[in-house]
Amino acid sequence: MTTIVVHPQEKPLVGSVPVPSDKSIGHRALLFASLCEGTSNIKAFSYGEDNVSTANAMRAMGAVIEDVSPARKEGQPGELRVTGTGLYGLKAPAAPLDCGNSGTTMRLLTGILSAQTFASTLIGDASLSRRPMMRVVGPLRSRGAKIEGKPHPTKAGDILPPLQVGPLPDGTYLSALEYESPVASAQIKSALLLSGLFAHGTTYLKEPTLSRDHTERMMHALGVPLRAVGTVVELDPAGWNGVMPAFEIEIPGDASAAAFLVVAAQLVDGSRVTVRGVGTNPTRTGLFEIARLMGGGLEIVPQGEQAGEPIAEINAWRQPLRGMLVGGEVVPRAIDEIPIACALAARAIGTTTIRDAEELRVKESDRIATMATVLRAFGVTCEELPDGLVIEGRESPLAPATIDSRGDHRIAMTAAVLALCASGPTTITDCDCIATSFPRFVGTLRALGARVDVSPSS
Ligand SMILES: O=C(O)C1=C[C@@H](OP(=O)(O)O)[C@@H](O)[C@H](O)C1
Ligand SMILES: C=C(OP(=O)(O)O)C(=O)O
Repeated sequence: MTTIVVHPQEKPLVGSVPVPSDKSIGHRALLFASLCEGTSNIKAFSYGEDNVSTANAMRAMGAVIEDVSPARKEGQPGELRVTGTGLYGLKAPAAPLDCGNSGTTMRLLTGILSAQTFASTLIGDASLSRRPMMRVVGPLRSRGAKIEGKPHPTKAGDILPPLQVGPLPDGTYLSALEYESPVASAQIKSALLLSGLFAHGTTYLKEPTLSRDHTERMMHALGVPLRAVGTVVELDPAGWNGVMPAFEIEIPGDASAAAFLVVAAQLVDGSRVTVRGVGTNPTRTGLFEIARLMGGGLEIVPQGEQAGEPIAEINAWRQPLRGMLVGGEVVPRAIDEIPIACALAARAIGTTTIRDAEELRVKESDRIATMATVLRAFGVTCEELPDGLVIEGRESPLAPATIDSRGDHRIAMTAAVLALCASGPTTITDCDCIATSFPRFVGTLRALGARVDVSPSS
């Protein structure tokens, strides 16, 4: 297991760096390219492990996915050529599909697999095997899908992986679905929309506030008969020929990865960091808005569109931060960035209260409980709420800490950023997980001037 040691940052972080391509868009590019007719090209594929899990699953069902980049080096992005099976051409996988650590892979695949006339099994690592699946299984069952899982030990009625999906009897189809989701979740929305591609009848969905809309954008670009208005989306396949054409995509940079660098710049005096080519879809920019509202130095310079998504260069620098209330509709737009928002709060003047974030309890770790432990280890006073945290900002240097990431990439990277403000070296254990979303995280921090040691895996 890799351990990293982050040293106190005695000089400003300075530089202009790229980030890996967007993990959410990467999953969707792979899924859609695999279901398209013909050969698609996916440029700037990140090789983050979560995306690799999706690629392996689609390969196991007949998609041909090859890296065609000239002489790609380990850890570098690649260019993929994907020959799809067409919507109705997937074949039964010979073995369980391993989704690794990736909730998005498992939930989106469940949507696709629930409409197939072959049976499949979805498995995941220890963390994914603790994550609730009824949120997608319930509405999919109500449209006729057959899905079984392991009973949840504490949440009656919920189920955990492994999931046994299908088969749908030959000649039968998923039916129409009208579903109002109790949570703003792009995984639920996307799983149901993907199942809707195969259904006989309309898929009508509503969510409480808008979650990331990459699936809708990509479906729209591929000619899927979909209408999205605010928090309502409707897919009516009547009269559609079910053909999605092959496409070319260059995946924009991941705003969720950029968030760690933007916050690092906010925490270290004199810093000036530029992150290039970042996707700035408004359903993903919650953290940048929070940083700005806290007083942070931040500038988003639009650079047009890539793959139907806005992209920008982000400049970030340190300015005094003040505590604030974070809650409501911004939370789903910053859902994976709440841990790093806690790092901003830890260095802001006054109290920051985070509410409406109960979803964090069912991510790769219970991110509310884990962040409370991390903040306390750095000497930051905080209180855990059922749906968030109350954090007292601390101006004096943080206490050097020893942190167990609990196998959660967002926690490991948040701890590394907080460690820049500590009075001595901080040790973070169980850091292999960083590769699920940001394989070159340590190299990128070093490029900005941070001192980070990596001890080899044992
Ligand atoms: O659809 C997606 O790509 C994702 C949706 C979010 O999950 P929820 O839909 O569970 O909020 C997010 O936390 C995850 O990292 C990626
Ligand atoms: C929650 C995350 O991903 P997933 O749900 O796909 O595991 C994340 O990347 O922070």
